Amino acid sequence: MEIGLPDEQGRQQILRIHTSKLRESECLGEDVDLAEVAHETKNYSGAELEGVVKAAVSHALFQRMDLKSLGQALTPEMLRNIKVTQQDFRLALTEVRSHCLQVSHGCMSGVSVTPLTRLLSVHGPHGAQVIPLYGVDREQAPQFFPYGMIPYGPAFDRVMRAGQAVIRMFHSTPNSMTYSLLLEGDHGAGKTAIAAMLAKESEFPFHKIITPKDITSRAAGDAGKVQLLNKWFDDSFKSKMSMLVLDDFEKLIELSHSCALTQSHSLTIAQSHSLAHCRTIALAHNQLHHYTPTPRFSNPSTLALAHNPVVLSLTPHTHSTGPRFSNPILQCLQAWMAYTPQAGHKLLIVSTTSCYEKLRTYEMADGFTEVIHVPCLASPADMEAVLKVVTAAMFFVTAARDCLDDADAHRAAADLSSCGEIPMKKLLSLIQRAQGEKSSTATATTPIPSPAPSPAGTPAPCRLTYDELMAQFRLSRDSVVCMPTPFSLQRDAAALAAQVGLPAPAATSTSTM
Ligand SMILES: Nc1ncnc2c1ncn2[C@@H]1O[C@H](COP(=O)(O)OP(=O)(O)OP(=O)(O)O)[C@@H](O)[C@H]1O
Repeated sequence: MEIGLPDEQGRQQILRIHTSKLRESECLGEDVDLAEVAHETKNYSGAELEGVVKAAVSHALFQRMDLKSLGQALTPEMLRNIKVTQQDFRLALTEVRSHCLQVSHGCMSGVSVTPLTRLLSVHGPHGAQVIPLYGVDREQAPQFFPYGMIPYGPAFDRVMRAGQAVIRMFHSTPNSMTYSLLLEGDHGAGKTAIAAMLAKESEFPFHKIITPKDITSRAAGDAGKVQLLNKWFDDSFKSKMSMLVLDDFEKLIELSHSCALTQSHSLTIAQSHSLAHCRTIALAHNQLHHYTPTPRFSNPSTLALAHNPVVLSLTPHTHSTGPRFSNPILQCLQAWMAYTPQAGHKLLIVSTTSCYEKLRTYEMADGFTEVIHVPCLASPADMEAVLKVVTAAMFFVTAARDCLDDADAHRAAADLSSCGEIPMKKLLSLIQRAQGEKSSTATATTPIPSPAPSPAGTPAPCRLTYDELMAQFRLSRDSVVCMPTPFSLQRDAAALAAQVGLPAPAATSTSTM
């Protein structure tokens, strides 16, 4: 029979038991609030709570003990001078992870000269944070939004509200359930950041963000990966309310779509058309940016079109071999999405994808309860909000000189939005690049001005300007090569050009923004 993790009241009782000796020997500070500690230790097991008490004691010893007495047995007099306070408990729960020891899971060292040295050997010189095996790693979610979350506008609010409504439902319903949300949108739109934000906000006793790298770095082969996923799902059900974020669903299931070119394509062109035709077409296009299937080549109207370089844009002649994916992993995830947990247990699965259409086509998205679209930044107001906040937050050390001023942010947002939607990631990288460029130029020419904020009202000496940001935008736009199937198009264009006696074509630059 499996004994579940203690609830808040149970944790308080366990803490009371483990602190009873301290209380009896008057070593427990009056400010110690075990109810608060119990509230902060969601999903801690009994052994882990014992570890928290020990870690708090070790903090108190370090803070208040004369280090000369290290190695000696603790006398009642020494103990009387040491009181474990609420601050020691807080430190035990929040200290940096690098000093973490999972006290309850076999890390107890055998060194035990005296009670004091044993404590020190267990908790290290700075004490230790006790991370519950089935609890929340509070540092994980914020890693996915390093500049903080920018609620840039109504589009963002709509997505967050939809997610928050599900979380509220979880808090209010007593029914057990598994609910799966799919956040879909373009690459870099901010899906993972939103999923991580929802996990952080949820206040669920257990949440975990699983990325494809987490799996590939820990398991090999379908069987190993399925086993790992099953373990994480099992862990999540140790808690009454849990959330698992499955980032990049299509990568988790290893989805790829392979297209094979028809083998004799370029030969067919050469054989069925005169060299003059090929040359005309090649010249008209300058670069053979798009692939031309044989049947349309032999059509006179296609040839006429060929003289207009703008119009001719034909589908690559490919032979699709269909989707490839890991069926065992997909089956595993779909089975968990359909799983009804034992009474009182609830699991929220939030997944992200930038390949929703493919998942839908192959009926891989059917298992999700709800799909929410995460849009790219589209309106000038949204972009302006991001430009203003990010330039300030990203470079907080030198905020005054690195921000775009309001007028520049407004102008840049208007111009960027007129070129179409931009994924959040792209806009952030533009700002970063512009800033990087500015810093390197400043370092090369003049010393960087003092980061001290300029007096209110006067323009900062070295602000990021509209021109600098837009220069990066143009650079990124012009250097992006849009090649739907890069290798095949490039190779075949080169092959055709060689056959018609032209130099190999250069790749075409096309805006993707
Ligand atoms: N609202 C936001 N506020 C601040 N930063 C954000 C916001 N949304 C996204 N970001 C940042 O933008 C970058 C890209 O976001 P994220 O990785 O979540 O995109 P994604 O849609 O999951 O991308 P992909 O499809 O490539 O996995 C990250 O650095 C993230 O921190």
